[in-house]
Amino acid sequence: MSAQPADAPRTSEHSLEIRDLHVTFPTSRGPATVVRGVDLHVSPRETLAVVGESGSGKSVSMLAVLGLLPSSATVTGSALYRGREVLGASDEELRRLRGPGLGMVFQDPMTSLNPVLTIRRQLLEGLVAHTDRRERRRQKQQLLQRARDLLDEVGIPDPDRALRSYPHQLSGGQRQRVMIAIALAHDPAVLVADEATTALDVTVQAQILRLVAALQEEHGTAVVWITHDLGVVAGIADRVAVMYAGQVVESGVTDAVFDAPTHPYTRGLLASLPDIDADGTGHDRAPLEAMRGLPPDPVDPPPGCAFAPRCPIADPACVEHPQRLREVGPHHEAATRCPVPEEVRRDRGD
Ligand SMILES: Nc1ncnc2c1ncn2[C@@H]1O[C@H](COP(=O)(O)OP(=O)(O)OP(=O)(O)O)[C@@H](O)[C@H]1O
Repeated sequence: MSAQPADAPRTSEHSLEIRDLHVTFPTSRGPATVVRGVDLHVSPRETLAVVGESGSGKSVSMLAVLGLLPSSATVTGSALYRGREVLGASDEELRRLRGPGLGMVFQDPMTSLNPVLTIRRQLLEGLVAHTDRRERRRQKQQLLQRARDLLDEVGIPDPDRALRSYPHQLSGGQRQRVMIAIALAHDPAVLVADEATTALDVTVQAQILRLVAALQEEHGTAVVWITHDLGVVAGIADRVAVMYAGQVVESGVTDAVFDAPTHPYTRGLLASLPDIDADGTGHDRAPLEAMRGLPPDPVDPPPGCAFAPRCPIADPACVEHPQRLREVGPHHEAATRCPVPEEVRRDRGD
C-alpha cells in the first residue's frame, strides 16, 4: 500500500477523520479507482452510517484506514485516528494503534473467525497482542478472566463453554457477539461494523444493535456502520453518508438526509423504501439494487456526476462536470447541482 505518512499528531476533534481518500486496484483492464476523494468523520459516542449499494466502496474505504488492503492497492489521502495519521503507517505502528485502537466487526463472522481455533485462542490472541511475553505468562489467568468478562459483557450466557467452542458450535448471533468481544478486546475508540447484522434473523439483529449502542454509551466508542440497510440507518445513526461509485454523494445528520434528500441517488434510495418504522426496524424495505441501471465502471469513470447515466433528471452539464459536496441545509451536504427540491424548501420554510 502506498500513501503519504504524516509524522506528528495533528489536532482533530474526531475519533476518526478521513480526508480525500482514494483507493486504486490494478486490474487486467487497467487501474480501477474504487474510492474517489472520500471525506468522512466520526466523533466519540457518535454513530455514522455509511450506506450505498454493493461495490460503492464502503468496505474498501474502511479497510484502507485499518491497513487491511492487499499491498497491490494504492491508497492516498489522510486518515487521522485520534489525531494521528494512520494511512501509510508501518505494520508495527498500526499494531500499536489498533490496540487500543480501531476495532472491526466483519461482514460474516463465519469467515472472519478461524474455524480451526477455539474461541479462547482467538479471543486471547486479541488480548495478548499488546502485552509482552513475560507479562503474558504471568497474566494468563487474568487474561482468561478478562476473556470471560468480555464474553459476559456481550451477552454470551455461558462464557466458559463458549471459550472451549469452535465457531461452528455457536449460533450465528453468538458468533456475532464473539466478534464484537474480539473487537472490544482492543478497547477501540472506533468500532467499524461491516454489514454485521445481515446474516442474522430480525430479533437477533435488534439485540446486536442494542448491544453495540449500550457498549458505545459505556465506553464512549465511535461507531461506523457499513450497511445497505436504510432501515438500520434510521434507527441508530446520528449521521449518514451515502456513497455512490466510490464517492460520498450526500451526508448529514440522519433526520436532515431522510427529511430533505437532495441528491437524486439518495432520493431514489429513499423512494424505494415503502415504509421505515420510527424505531428503524421497518422490514418493508426494498433492496438498494432495485434502482434501475448499473453504476459506472471504476476503470473508466464518467467525467461528470457518476450518477448522471442513471439519473432521471440529468442534463448535459451533469454529464460533463464533476460535482463537489456543497451545503444544502444545516449539517447537510450533497454533491449535486440539483436544486434543493421545492417541497423540501417549503417544509423547511426557506
Ligand atoms: N482486492 C481487490 N482487488 C480489486 N478490486 C477490489 C478489491 N477489493 C474490492 N475491490 C473492488 O472495489 C469496489 C468496492 O468494493 P467494496 O467492497 O468497498 O464495496 P461495498 O460498497 O462495501 O460493497 P458490499 O456492500 O457489497 O461489500 C468493488 O468494485 C470491488 O470489486
